[in-house]
Amino acid sequence: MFPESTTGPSFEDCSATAEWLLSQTDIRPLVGIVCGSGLGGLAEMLKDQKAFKYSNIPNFPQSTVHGHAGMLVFGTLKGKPCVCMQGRFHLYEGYSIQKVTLPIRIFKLLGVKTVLLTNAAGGLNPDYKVGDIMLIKDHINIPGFAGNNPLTGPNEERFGIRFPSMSDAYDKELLQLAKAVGVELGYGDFLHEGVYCVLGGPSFETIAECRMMHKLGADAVGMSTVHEVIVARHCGMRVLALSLITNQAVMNYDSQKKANHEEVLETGQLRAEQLERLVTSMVDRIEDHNNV
Ligand SMILES: O=P(O)(O)O[C@@H]1C[C@H](O)[C@@H](CO)O1
Ligand SMILES: Nc1nc2[nH]cnc2c(=O)[nH]1
Repeated sequence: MFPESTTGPSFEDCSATAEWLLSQTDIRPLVGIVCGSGLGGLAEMLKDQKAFKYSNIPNFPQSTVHGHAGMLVFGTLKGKPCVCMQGRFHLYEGYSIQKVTLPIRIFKLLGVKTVLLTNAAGGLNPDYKVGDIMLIKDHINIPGFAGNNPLTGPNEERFGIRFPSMSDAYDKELLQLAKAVGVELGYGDFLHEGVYCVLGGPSFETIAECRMMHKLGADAVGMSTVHEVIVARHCGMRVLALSLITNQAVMNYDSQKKANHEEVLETGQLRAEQLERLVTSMVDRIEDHNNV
């Protein structure tokens, strides 16, 4: 038997939530978007909006973090039906990892084929500057090393297999397309492809931890996204994820700098428009098919 804390919301709970949402709107989303800290403006880009407060959606958790509005917005982007989470859930808010990733399973049941995830992250790669965008090509799942994986517990075969691969987590075609679109938009000078490392938060990392993650091959560090990617891949949706480098991780004992959430939100505002353009152009150009 699995303990209650590792079972998470049931397939029936997820279906009930999806059915409730589908009964409230005619939009049948093919693309699901998750907005990172301070990046919720993306949701404003959707046309013909139908928006739901998280508190009004059955079985949905609540957003508790500044910069995460707590609205699920349906609408169209460049004519394509989309659903957008204006605010995500994090482990440090006290939710189980299964609850944190519940909306991704709802996306699947709504008919979403492709998930676009954004986050705010600290730059570990010394070549990265504040305001750069990193297309995520791979991840390091530190909570996962210690057994905190969203697929822990009985496997729900209706979503996916017991042991999904993660070597193909980040869709290569979408990555190529995002690079091409980024260059077309003139973002070449501040666009990278790199490895994202997730930690539990909410404390920012120590200097020794930043040095360790960089040595392990990580280019940026954050507190989200990876759990969502694992769940999205488990149920066969394609994934593109990108980090806005909102601050440089402190790597040097002589530095007076300290990571802080205000800087994260400020950088989000500075780059919001460019990020919105990149995501909108991607939505316009992606083809809708599964990639299991
Ligand atoms: O939701 P994301 O990953 O964008 O949020 C990051 C991680 C923390 O929640 C917060 C720290 O400032 O930003
Ligand atoms: N863990 C972590 N998350 C972030 N989110 C935005 N910046 C950072 C950072 O420096 N560290």
